[in-house]
Amino acid sequence: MNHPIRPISEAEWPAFIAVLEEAFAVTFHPVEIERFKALTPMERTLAAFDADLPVGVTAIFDFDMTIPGGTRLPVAGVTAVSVLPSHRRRGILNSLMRRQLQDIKESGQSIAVLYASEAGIYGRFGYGRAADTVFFRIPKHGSAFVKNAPTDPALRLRTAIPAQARAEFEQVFDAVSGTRPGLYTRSPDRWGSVLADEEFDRRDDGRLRSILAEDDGGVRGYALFKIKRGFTDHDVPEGEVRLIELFAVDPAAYALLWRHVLDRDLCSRVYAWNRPIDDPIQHLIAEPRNLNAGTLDELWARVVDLPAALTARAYAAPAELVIEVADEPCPWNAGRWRLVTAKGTCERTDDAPDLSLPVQVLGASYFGGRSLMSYGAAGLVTEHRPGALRELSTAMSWDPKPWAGLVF
Ligand SMILES: CC(=O)SCCNC(=O)CCNC(=O)[C@H](O)C(C)(C)COP(=O)(O)OP(=O)(O)OC[C@H]1O[C@@H](n2cnc3c(N)ncnc32)[C@H](O)[C@@H]1OP(=O)(O)O
Repeated sequence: MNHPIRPISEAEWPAFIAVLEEAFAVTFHPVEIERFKALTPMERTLAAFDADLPVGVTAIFDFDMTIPGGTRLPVAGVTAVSVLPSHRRRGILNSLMRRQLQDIKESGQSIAVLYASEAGIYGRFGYGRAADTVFFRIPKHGSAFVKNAPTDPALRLRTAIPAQARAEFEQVFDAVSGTRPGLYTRSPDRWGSVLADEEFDRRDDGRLRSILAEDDGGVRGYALFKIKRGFTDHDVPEGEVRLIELFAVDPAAYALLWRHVLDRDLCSRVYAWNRPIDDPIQHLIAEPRNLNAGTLDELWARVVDLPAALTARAYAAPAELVIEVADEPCPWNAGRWRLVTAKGTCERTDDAPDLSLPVQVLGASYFGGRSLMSYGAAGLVTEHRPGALRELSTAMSWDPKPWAGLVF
């Protein structure tokens, strides 16, 4: 059955939301729907129609996302992918994804990123697992820092109502967001959504709270968190600090903010559910097993315009080689490309390849967080010239590791 695809009109927004609510089995609060609308350019939506009814939808958030080297690249943040349960497994997602990749290419964005509801969905459309998120469950009793953890007597803490400290959060976030691939420029609407604290946002974790680290010169970091209150049968406090985000411009402010959330009165642990894989807290906790860490995939990335993407980022070491790329959904990327990082060029060639790889692997390693050598060991990259795999793997690696810190 044919399901024509086009962007929705504003009048079709309720029908668009209805597909999401059904597919995700959620009921949004009207304020949430308005917030989402403010973040979603109508012309960046797509819906597949059954007669007049949207039965499959998706949208794009436009992000300026930091890539290796610090450039903030305009990327397409794919979101709201939903197909009505009555219409699932008839190829509607497939049609939406292919059309969306065309649109992204035409809009001039060379990279698409997304946060997957299920990790098995997007590989077939050329996305690769590009970044990880780590969760920590740190008990207060096991959270002592190493003896040489940084301190600065000039620093002090200040409790603030989050909405009232927004300008200071923005100052810190703007200072750090260019330093880690995956972080992005936050629009005013995105800040509104991060700091959302209506009654229905509080659910059972209480209201949004914040603490700032500052000195006489101004703010140097902040933490946003909630506190899930709790007591044992014997009235021993066992509240949980649920850390939402913690950013600091220097190590001493970072350590002080962590110390604060770990020591919070009436709490027995911190649950930090969304942290970067190389989070420095791992080196500050003297008994690192108490981090109780676990990892999940975070950003998935898709190279949409290969030469534009590969020449936009910086490389950790020089590389000069011909890569042969397989890319069925985006045939304009398929074939052989000569990448010369020293010249910043990536051009089509008929020369023999040094490496053959699928586009998913390029997406996975684009932000510098995934080892090409490891894909080689898995048999998913083929090396034709000895040394070529290590050369490109080293060049594409990056520190710090990628992380967006955002579920979108
Ligand atoms: C970035 C984001 O927004 S993530 C959110 C994704 N959405 C959800 O999880 C909401 C609930 N799920 C849904 O709405 C739908 O089931 C979707 C969107 C995941 C799939 O839509 P459908 O129209 O059923 O998918 P479609 O029929 O086009 O399938 C295309 C391919 O994806 C595969 N596929 C579909 N859903 C899944 C899944 N959940 N896991 C793994 N593979 C899947 C199909 O088997 C098919 O594979 P093939 O190409 O090898 O034959």
